[in-house]
Amino acid sequence: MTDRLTADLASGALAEALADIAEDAARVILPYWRSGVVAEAKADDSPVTQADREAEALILARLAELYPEVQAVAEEQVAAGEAPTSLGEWYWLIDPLDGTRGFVEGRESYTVNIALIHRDVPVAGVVTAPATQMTWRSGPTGGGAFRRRFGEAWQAIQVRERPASPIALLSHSITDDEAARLATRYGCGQWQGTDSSLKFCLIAEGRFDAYPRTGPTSEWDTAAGQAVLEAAGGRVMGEDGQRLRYGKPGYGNGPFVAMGG
Ligand SMILES: Nc1ncnc2c1ncn2[C@@H]1O[C@H](COP(=O)(O)O)[C@@H](OP(=O)(O)O)[C@H]1O
Ligand SMILES: [Mg+2]
Repeated sequence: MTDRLTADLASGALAEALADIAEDAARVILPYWRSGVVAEAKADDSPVTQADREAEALILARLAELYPEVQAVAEEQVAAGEAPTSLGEWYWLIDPLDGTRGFVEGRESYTVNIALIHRDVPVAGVVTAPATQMTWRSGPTGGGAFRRRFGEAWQAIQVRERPASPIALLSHSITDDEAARLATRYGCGQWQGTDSSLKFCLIAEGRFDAYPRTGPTSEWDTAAGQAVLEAAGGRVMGEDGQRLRYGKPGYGNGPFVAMGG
């Protein structure tokens, strides 16, 4: 049943199809950005908008058309109590709009995220930034990672070798004191605050070196970014120093660090 899925995964055709879907979701989101879009508070007090919901509906419908045998776990569906009760070996993890807070405040760093999980590993992923019209994706198995501006050709990307003065990326959700402490712990003398899974992509394309996170995230916040970063030569490790794994209770991540070269 999954022959076509595994062939498309190995050739990179699957990640290319995910990129087209994520860019179409971006086209649904963009008219809401800087338009005075209204955010509602979810049960966990995080914001959600009509843009999140419409983008997620588009992604779920398109994935179901392409690979009907694969189940999907998506942020807003889970928030509405509609998560699948049991998962197969393969499933999608979807965050239709990561960095909703920044999106509502009119910042550029919000993303669309689609990942394919096999057992407990993200094996393919796509992250799209609608505001800057950029997409990052994993390649064929063992074949690197790529980036494109909407409508342009794919370019290969890779992490940079750790420079003499590494720079960390950190969530805006922590205090400056906490950020400085975290950056120092990972050997970074400088740091920059950035929303969303864009942090993984900026490390994957060799512009930054580390993204440590101690606060909670959900698995759909990290899966696509991890797939892109690992394909570009980077790593994402949990507190035990091992590769960050998926399918944990409540789809919750503990502390992790994403690293470049
Ligand atoms: N208490 C919490 N539990 C789970 N995830 C949380 C959380 N607080 C923040 N997050 C996640 O962190 C993401 C934002 O990350 P960052 O701070 O790096 O921009 C949010 O994504 P959404 O915007 O999709 O809700 C949210 O899912
Ligand atoms: Mg998110």
